[in-house]
Amino acid sequence: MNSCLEAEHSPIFVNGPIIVGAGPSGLSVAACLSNRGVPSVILERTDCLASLWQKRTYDRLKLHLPKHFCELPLMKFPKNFPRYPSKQQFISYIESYAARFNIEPVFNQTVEKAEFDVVSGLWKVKTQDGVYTSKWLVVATGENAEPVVPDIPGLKNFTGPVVHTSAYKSGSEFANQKVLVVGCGNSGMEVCLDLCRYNALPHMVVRNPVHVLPRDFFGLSSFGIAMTLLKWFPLKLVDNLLLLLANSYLGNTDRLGLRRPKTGPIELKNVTGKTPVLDVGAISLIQSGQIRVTQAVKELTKKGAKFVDGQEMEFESIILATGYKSNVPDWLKEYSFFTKEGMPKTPFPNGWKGENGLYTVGFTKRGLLGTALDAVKIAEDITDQWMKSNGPLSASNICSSCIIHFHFNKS
Ligand SMILES: Cc1cc2nc3c(=O)[nH]c(=O)nc-3n(C[C@H](O)[C@H](O)[C@H](O)COP(=O)(O)OP(=O)(O)OC[C@H]3O[C@@H](n4cnc5c(N)ncnc54)[C@H](O)[C@@H]3O)c2cc1C
Ligand SMILES: NC(=O)C1=CN([C@@H]2O[C@H](COP(=O)(O)OP(=O)(O)OC[C@H]3O[C@@H](n4cnc5c(N)ncnc54)[C@H](OP(=O)(O)O)[C@@H]3O)[C@@H](O)[C@H]2O)C=CC1
Ligand SMILES: O=C(O)C(=O)Cc1c[nH]c2ccccc12
Repeated sequence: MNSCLEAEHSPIFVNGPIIVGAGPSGLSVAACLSNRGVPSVILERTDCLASLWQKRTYDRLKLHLPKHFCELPLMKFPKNFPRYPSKQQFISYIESYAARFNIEPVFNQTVEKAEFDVVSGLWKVKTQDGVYTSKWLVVATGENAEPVVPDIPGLKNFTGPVVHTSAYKSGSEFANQKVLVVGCGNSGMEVCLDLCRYNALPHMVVRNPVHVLPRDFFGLSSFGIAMTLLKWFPLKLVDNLLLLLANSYLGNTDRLGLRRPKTGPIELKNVTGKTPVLDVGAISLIQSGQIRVTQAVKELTKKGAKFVDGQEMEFESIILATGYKSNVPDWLKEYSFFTKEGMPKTPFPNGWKGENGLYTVGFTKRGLLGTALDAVKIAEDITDQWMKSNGPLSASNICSSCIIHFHFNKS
């Protein structure tokens, strides 16, 4: 049944959870619910699945954790996929995943406001087309919902192109240019690597300490080594071992202008969400001088930048590899469960369940691995409640339990 939703003035009651976001997290929850016979509705602001991956990442991107750490619940990657699937392979997996579980999000529905109505005991979720209501609200809008565009002094003066990595596709657009790359996270490093492939001369701004690990050590993934060791050893010991291996493999990155934070790489990721760089070649290009490292920017000028160490250089373009942020505070009107930065106040592994039927998925600071863990817990919790009020319905007559015709993820 694919009846189209018609914009109605009266609220649209959903007899199942409303999931905001059709990224891997929202799809995982819908799939786990569908697998238990519980319908749901996904509201997605764009016109596609996994829009971060489809619309806001660069061409050469790959998963940088081995694929078995990035699988969504109930469906493995195809066996013929490489250890690190490409962006295109990941997207095809996502599309197969949605098809497998009959997930049909309602696209082009930006959730502008969601709040809990204590009188009715329902969540009221407003989009540009109407108001949806449900007993359950699943926040799946992601840790990386919006680009971070820092207010660098003089940014408006610069006369060349300024592009955030969410809009960067390939170095082909910057061939042979001298480019300032602001940010030395995984995006900054990978964009510099990409720019070198097009004979550009990237200068990467490094303003604070950063951890860099080789993505692989002698054929083994750093992340895989860490996860294996963590089964038997404490986090600080594992981090110290990772750093020993990294320094033996990459050399002392301090000498390259990349000081390391005092907290270990995995601990820093788990606590702050700051991901260590998993190097796939940028370090050797820094060592060879093809990628230059600069101090923090003091201000931008019409033709370039002044740095805190007094240096001044001209650039043809600027790439802002300055990260992303959550947008939950922009639309979710609840003030006890989320921080003002839009992350759950309750740390992992307990940040998936709030009050009054509120759930979050994909805010664990653990990437797709965390997404999968959250989705299973959320689906189990909602299913228990849903069955109590709907009874064990078979898939064939489930639609009779829905009060309105709409796209829903059939079980
Ligand atoms: C460049 C990059 C590479 C990454 N690589 C990896 C990796 O290799 N491994 C890994 O584990 N993680 C990686 N991540 C982390 C990434 O967050 C996860 O891979 C994954 O995308 C998280 O899925 P999600 O559904 O939680 O969030 P997203 O993928 O961000 O999806 C959120 C969805 O919600 C929608 N949305 C947002 N706001 C609204 C709204 N108000 N109304 C309606 N819809 C809305 C968005 O359009 C989007 O489709 C990477 C992140 C980035 C930015
Ligand atoms: N699968 C893959 O291969 C990839 C995965 N990713 C993932 O995507 C997510 C986002 O990564 P990324 O886009 O790199 O963002 P990050 O948040 O990891 O890094 C942002 C970088 O920008 C810097 N920055 C921010 N503002 C300024 C400023 N005003 N001046 C100078 N530097 C500034 C930060 O420095 P500071 O530390 O000082 O704040 C930091 O180095 C991460 O989880 C990452 O793991 C990204 C790329 C590739
Ligand atoms: O790349 C991301 O955004 C991720 O969240 C993947 C990830 C989760 N935990 C990590 C620890 C070290 C490096 C990457 C990750």
